[in-house]
Amino acid sequence: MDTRPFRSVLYIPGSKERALHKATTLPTDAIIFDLEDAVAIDEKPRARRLLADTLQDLDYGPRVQLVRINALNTEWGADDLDVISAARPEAILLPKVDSAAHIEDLARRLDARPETADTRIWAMMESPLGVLNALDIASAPRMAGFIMGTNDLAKDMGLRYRADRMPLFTSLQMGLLAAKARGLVAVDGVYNAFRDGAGLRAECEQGRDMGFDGKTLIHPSQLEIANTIFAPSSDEIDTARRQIDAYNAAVARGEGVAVLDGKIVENLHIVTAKQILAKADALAS
Ligand SMILES: CC(C)(COP(=O)(O)OP(=O)(O)OC[C@H]1O[C@@H](n2cnc3c(N)ncnc32)[C@H](O)[C@@H]1OP(=O)(O)O)[C@@H](O)C(=O)NCCC(=O)NCCSC(=O)C[C@H](O)C(=O)O
Ligand SMILES: [Mg+2]
Repeated sequence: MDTRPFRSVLYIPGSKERALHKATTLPTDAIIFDLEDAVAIDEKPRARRLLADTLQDLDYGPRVQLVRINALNTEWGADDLDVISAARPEAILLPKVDSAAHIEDLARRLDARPETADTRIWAMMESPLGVLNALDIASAPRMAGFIMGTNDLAKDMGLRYRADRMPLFTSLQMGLLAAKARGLVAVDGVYNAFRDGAGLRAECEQGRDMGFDGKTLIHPSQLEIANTIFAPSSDEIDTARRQIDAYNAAVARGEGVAVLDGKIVENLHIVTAKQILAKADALAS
């Protein structure tokens, strides 16, 4: 699994030059350079050219870079891949993935080009069939992560948006289970009301509790909330340190279980505690 942080994953329309520049200074862990739904049909050829040039010219530092091309069964997908390949993309995010065959097709095309020898694949989990095939998709070649596409899921399932996201829960969990089973990164869907900080905060808390690694975002104003909520809190860091101390003391006494704050601490809790501290250290540096 990729151990870099994915707390915040910001979509940027590939057609918006100013936003593409702005992102070189934004505190986002990862960027999705979008050629799909954020780009109008008439703009698609210009956007893919602009994006290919931008990726070669600008320095996005440590931010993970994903390029969302159009699906390969659309009139734009193959051209997107041709033009973007020249920029040696770190990862291609494929939308509307229904089955592992979609990933295998993309992997074959990447295999055929020396520039994309190391390019990883991410999949949008955003159709009922895709969610039902999540484990096969997660097991396909070059796979590195899932992004939940909650808008397309809502459309295809005919569900209504609710603040508790109950109608989306099965899909979110199926995506998460498949990603975690195969050691992939799992990133939650977008919160459309980008000026509603309280709503975003609640949805980030929910996604964090479920086990998502981060949240996809559509506006820079959403970054701070996601970065805060998907980072280990000071309470979590303190508890992790004390768990490790308590467990080490128990082991030194010849015991396999410690008790801290009235709760048991076993070796599996130490795995989680160490992951929390490693993530905190990575973010601090
Ligand atoms: C939502 C927006 C259209 C709002 O745009 P705008 O009104 O221009 O915002 P602001 O004036 O507040 O912008 C302030 C400055 O921030 C920059 N900016 C805005 N958005 C971004 C961004 N995403 N990344 C980087 N920089 C951004 C502006 O350029 C301004 O900069 P400056 O002038 O220098 O101060 C707009 O935010 C937007 O287009 N967002 C992205 C929308 C998008 O990508 N949608 C597609 C992804 S969501 C999706 O597809 C879901 C999925 O597939 C599913 O099915 O669920
Ligand atoms: Mg979508």
